Amino acid sequence: MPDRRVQRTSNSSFDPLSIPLQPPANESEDEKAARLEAAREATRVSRSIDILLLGQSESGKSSVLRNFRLAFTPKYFESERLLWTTVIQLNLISSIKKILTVLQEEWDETDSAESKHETPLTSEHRRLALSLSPLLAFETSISQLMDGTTGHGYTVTVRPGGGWKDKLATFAGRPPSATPDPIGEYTGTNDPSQVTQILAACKTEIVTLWDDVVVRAVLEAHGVYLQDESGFFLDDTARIAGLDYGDIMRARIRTLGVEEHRFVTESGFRAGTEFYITDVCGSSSQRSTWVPYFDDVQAILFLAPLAFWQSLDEDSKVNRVQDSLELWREIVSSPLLAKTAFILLFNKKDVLQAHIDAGVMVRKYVPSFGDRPNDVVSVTKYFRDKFSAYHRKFSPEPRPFIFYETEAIDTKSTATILGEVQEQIIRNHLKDLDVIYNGAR
Ligand SMILES: Nc1nc2c(ncn2[C@@H]2O[C@H](COP(=O)(O)OP(=O)(O)OP(=O)(O)O)[C@@H](O)[C@H]2O)c(=O)[nH]1
Ligand SMILES: [Mg+2]
Repeated sequence: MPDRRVQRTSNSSFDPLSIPLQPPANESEDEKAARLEAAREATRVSRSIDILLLGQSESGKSSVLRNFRLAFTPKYFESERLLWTTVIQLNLISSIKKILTVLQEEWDETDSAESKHETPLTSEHRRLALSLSPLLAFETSISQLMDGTTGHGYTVTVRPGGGWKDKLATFAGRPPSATPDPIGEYTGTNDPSQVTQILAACKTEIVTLWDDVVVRAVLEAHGVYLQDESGFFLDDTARIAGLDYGDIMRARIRTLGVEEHRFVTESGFRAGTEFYITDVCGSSSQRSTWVPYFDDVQAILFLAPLAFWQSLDEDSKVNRVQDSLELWREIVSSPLLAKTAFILLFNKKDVLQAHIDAGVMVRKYVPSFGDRPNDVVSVTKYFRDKFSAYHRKFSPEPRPFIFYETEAIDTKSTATILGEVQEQIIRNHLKDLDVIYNGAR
């Protein structure tokens, strides 16, 4: 079977039902009846779609899901807007927390009796840091509310099951000391929350701190590059109260455990289609929890950003692309998934482009890349060939290799992928029934 190295545009008018069901020449009456029955069955199958999102942590799984929801259940998405505003505010506060922590480390180094370290920080920086410290209390209390802990490092984390949304919604408008109602309802009012108020009150200090060249130099000296991290909103402080959907796509909330989502498309792509989408936590330590979800899943969307310059958060010795490739090998070779359609997404193509444009050299991180041209096309081809080779070699049965370069934060980029998922599900289904006529590619 030939590789399908397609890169379709999001406005494709492709109809997945049309391809495999073209009548063959000289079709008999029986064959025609079987074909029409298969078409009805395929339509039914394609109306209920079961997708599993896989990939390492931060690959963009939850973002793809968020994007689907914006595109296909816009009313639901709108009802959650306030909630996402709070997540973004938390992301912003987490970045501030990180800066304050680095500044404190710098002062600790300087203040220790035997230290010869001289800091460029001044008493004005101390005053600024002090004035922002009340924000940290909010971060701690919201994190506690959402996952019952005091946070995981600097990343907002949620417990499995999606209950965090109710909790966070309950929090909006209440002081952090109030006892949270675990099954509180989302009121959806426009009342500015406590967090919004305190952020508005601290706006000038936040902007001053982040724009300060000395602070930036200290962060750099400590190896902290906040701009490159997920959930970076420090450049947006001034308009944090007026967020749009693009901002919501950039919000970062780490998934903990497995979340199952069911929704019926409200509009757009085949309204009325029922989706079951399972979103998992991508951290290495959590991957064994994926296996029970392999049963009966129709399609896997596997996300693999080509972040060749980065290592895993959980293990700084492991290159991110290498990790994705190994994970891909394990997943495609699973006998439990022999009949499942696979779609590989080289997500975060904007981030890859930005790094290549900035002159980051692939061969420095991946020596086998050698002297190939250091441009996006060559880099993508190089890694695509590797994923494709593993796919060919380790799949228990031959199946098409389908891959897309995606940008999950682009609010318009999902319809094509769902179209592809639907097509593959129908193909697999018809293959089982042995009635594909002219559709083989
Ligand atoms: N620039 C850019 N950012 C992206 C893209 N896709 C996702 N992100 C951001 O990357 C961060 C991580 O994305 P998530 O969707 O939370 O990643 P995940 O795979 O669900 O991660 P875990 O839940 O930890 O397994 C978020 O801040 C997203 O907004 C993309 O295509 N481009
Ligand atoms: Mg996630």
